[in-house]
Amino acid sequence: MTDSITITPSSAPLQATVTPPGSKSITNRALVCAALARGTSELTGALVSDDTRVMIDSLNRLGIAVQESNQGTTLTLEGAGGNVPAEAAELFIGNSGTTIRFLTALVSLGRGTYRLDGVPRMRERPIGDLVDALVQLGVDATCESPGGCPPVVVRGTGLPGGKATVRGNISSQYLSGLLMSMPAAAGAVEIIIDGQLVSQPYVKMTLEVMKAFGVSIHAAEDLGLFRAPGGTAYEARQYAIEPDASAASYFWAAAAIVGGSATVSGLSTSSLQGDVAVVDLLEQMGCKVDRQADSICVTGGKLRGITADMNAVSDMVQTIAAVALFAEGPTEITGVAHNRHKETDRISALATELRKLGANVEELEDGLRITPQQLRSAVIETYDDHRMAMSLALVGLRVPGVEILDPHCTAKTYPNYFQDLCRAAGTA
Ligand SMILES: O=C(O)C1=C[C@@H](OP(=O)(O)O)[C@@H](O)[C@H](O)C1
Ligand SMILES: C=C(OP(=O)(O)O)C(=O)O
Repeated sequence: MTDSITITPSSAPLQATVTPPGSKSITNRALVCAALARGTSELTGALVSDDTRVMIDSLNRLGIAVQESNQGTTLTLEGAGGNVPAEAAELFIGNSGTTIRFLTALVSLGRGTYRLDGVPRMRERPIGDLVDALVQLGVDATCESPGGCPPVVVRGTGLPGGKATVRGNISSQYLSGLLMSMPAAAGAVEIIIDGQLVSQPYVKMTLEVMKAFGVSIHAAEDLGLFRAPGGTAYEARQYAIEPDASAASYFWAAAAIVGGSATVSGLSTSSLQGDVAVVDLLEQMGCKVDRQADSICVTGGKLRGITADMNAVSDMVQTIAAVALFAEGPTEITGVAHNRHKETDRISALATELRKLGANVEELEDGLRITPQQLRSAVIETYDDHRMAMSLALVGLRVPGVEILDPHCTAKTYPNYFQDLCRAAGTA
């Protein structure tokens, strides 16, 4: 692919039916649970992307071989029953938050020295709260970059167990990592959340995927406390992965922006993925939403600005921001200070790029206030952030001349995004 792509505006209302690739979050959880299981699991509908590649390569290096078939969408692996076969490993995890957080916890079950590192941006994404929690559970773990950032080194002698307090205001992935590995600890583990817990639907997803692999742990209803007895292995199984709801959001938003409708198959309101709630926000903005048992269709309507606390669905901020440019009245998004620690500082990056497109944007500490104005073409920086590229490309479906730089950054979760978007928009 070239270093930039100029989006062709859509000349007619959308009439798209799309099945996005498999969920990143479910693929990487299912891989971890299968890796810790006794027996052979087969995962179908898996995502093939940078974030799942680094998870698969790392599991291979840890001595848990993952076989790939059906162009990588079927993954077969024999779990190690809660052990880590390799006694030493250097893991390169790119810029995958799920992979580094889940595997830092997983390697603490091993007996050996494991080092986890990634791209320069990953060395700026904090993981100290997770490392602190592991230390409280008796693990020798350290961060090598200032501010509690990777590389992480774990010198494992098995995860002893005990009580740990973990902060949840930067990322829920620390807790998800602990939850998936703690059943295999030598002794009982109790985790207490200190303060606010962001991105809560992802923690519920973790508990559901664990349950699907045969492990139910005690979780307080307010997600403030978790307990597992230790010494438990997951059960291997066949497991079907849902399409990615965050990826689906771009097609629903395209219908909101261009008009017409986008149906996403394979998702429903009972999805494990909290991001399906983006359709509720689109509905508040004036779209019509048809929720079926195996699909959700969004039809565009006259758009109005909204006020939304998006703490639980923070990956959807860029999607809603793109739609907000076409609405009547301002849109205020709050509750997403944690978006400053993702692939880039997503609050500051969005403010910069939305202003280039003509919007009036006030940057808040924990969000943005977007006041739409006359839109204009712009060359959009993507900050090596797939969601900057995928969301702001949607603006180009209405505004001629929107050029997206470094479009291949979508490979993090959606390598064929631009082909699928052009097809859906009828501009292929
Ligand atoms: O657990 C997960 O699968 C994820 C949790 C969220 O991160 P935070 O918990 O850091 O907000 C989300 O942004 C990320 O894309 C995937
Ligand atoms: C924040 C994201 O990813 P991660 O934290 O898993 O790197 C994302 O996919 O938007």
